[in-house]
Amino acid sequence: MTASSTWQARPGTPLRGTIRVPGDKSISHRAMMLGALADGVTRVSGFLEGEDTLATAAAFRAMGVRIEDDGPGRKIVHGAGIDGLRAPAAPIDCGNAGTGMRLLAGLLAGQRFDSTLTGDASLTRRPMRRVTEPLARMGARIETAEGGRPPLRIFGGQSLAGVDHDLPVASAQVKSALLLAGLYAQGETTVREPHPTRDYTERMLAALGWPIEFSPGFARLSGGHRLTATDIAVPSDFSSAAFFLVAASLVPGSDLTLEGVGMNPRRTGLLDALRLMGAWIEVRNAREEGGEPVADLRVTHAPLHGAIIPEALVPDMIDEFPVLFVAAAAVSGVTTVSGAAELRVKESDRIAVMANGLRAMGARIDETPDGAVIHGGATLGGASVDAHDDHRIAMSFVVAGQIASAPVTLRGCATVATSFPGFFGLANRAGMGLAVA
Ligand SMILES: O=C(O)C1=C[C@@H](OP(=O)(O)O)[C@@H](O)[C@H](O)C1
Ligand SMILES: C=C(OP(=O)(O)O)C(=O)O
Repeated sequence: MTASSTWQARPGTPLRGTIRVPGDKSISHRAMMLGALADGVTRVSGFLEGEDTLATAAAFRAMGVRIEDDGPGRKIVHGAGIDGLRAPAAPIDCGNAGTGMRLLAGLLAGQRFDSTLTGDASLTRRPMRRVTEPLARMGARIETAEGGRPPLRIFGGQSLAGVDHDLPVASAQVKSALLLAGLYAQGETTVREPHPTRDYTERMLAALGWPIEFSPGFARLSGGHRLTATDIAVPSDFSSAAFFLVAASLVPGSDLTLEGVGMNPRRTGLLDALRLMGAWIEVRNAREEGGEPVADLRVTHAPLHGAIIPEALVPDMIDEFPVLFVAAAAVSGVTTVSGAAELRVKESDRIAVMANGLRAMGARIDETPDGAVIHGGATLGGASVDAHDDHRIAMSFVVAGQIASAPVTLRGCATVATSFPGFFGLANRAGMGLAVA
């Protein structure tokens, strides 16, 4: 039973056995979007049935796309073709999903009809100028609320022109929004990034037959082509696996295997960071599935220590910092995180919220504008912590509870279902101590 949004985490048993976490959120959003724009029928397997990606599916249903549910994680998307979307009758609610809203902003900027994108309280606080400004340079017309925040009112019928964009921040969401607008633009759209980010949009466009050139930190395409439906197998989400990798590393006696985890190098920075801290994680049975690298990860308890996290790893582990903070607070030595100011504009200010919660448990952390210095080694005690309706914060404190000397009471856990439905049950089955408070 997970209906209550207040949870209590406390030490369970060592984490053991073999588990599989749900499908990748980033790939699921894109599979729905590109499947909807393709000619033909796209069968998606491993689709994340989380609130974020189901909101994206609902958006396309509202624009006339037929999407069949074909069992858990299986969707049959009857593509409407690149120009086949219909005006939605009401504003599109992206829920909690920054990815959904930003990618849709690019895609909808190129339609003939007007649309409005809204979201929940957390999404409504997040910055959207990072997409609306470069889209305006392509000729898009988008109105925002005060301070560049959602809702976004997108005026259709504009003629877009390809532009060469140099992104000021490394963001796969911004890159993807511009590439999706580029599908509808005259001429070439080029995106250059200050540091390479996840390339799922590029890979999937190529897989569906859209001519595109891309390499780490660079992507270029031109408008005027068509997408051809193809089946898409979504691997397990590395970001969901991350909570188990850290928990099993920290809890003595653990020996856990995570099956079929997506290993795109733009996602696995936490593996490098944990290894720098002394973790024992074995990559087994490395293979390719649906055009993505996939592997089974075996993690055993290890004596971790602090480390300086290289800034070059930041985009490759951007969503894993909350749980990395937990590892850093629990082990000996100092861990330094820098170059991660983006964490302040996620579902919550993840630097401040993690620092406050871990301090309440007895950790010593100095916040910096773009990271933190975490002095490990303190005994973590029980505390009452607010997850600020941020799924990654909630799951990170569940991990912290596994090594705390008294229970951690966590408010605001309902949003865990945005990225990891079934976390509560799977965490319990793997050995974590987690109950409804
Ligand atoms: O493109 C994506 O699917 C995502 C990109 C990242 O955001 P930014 O592009 O804002 O870094 C990440 O934090 C988010 O969870 C998913
Ligand atoms: C930042 C995240 O997602 P989004 O930006 O899509 O809300 C996340 O899942 O941690």
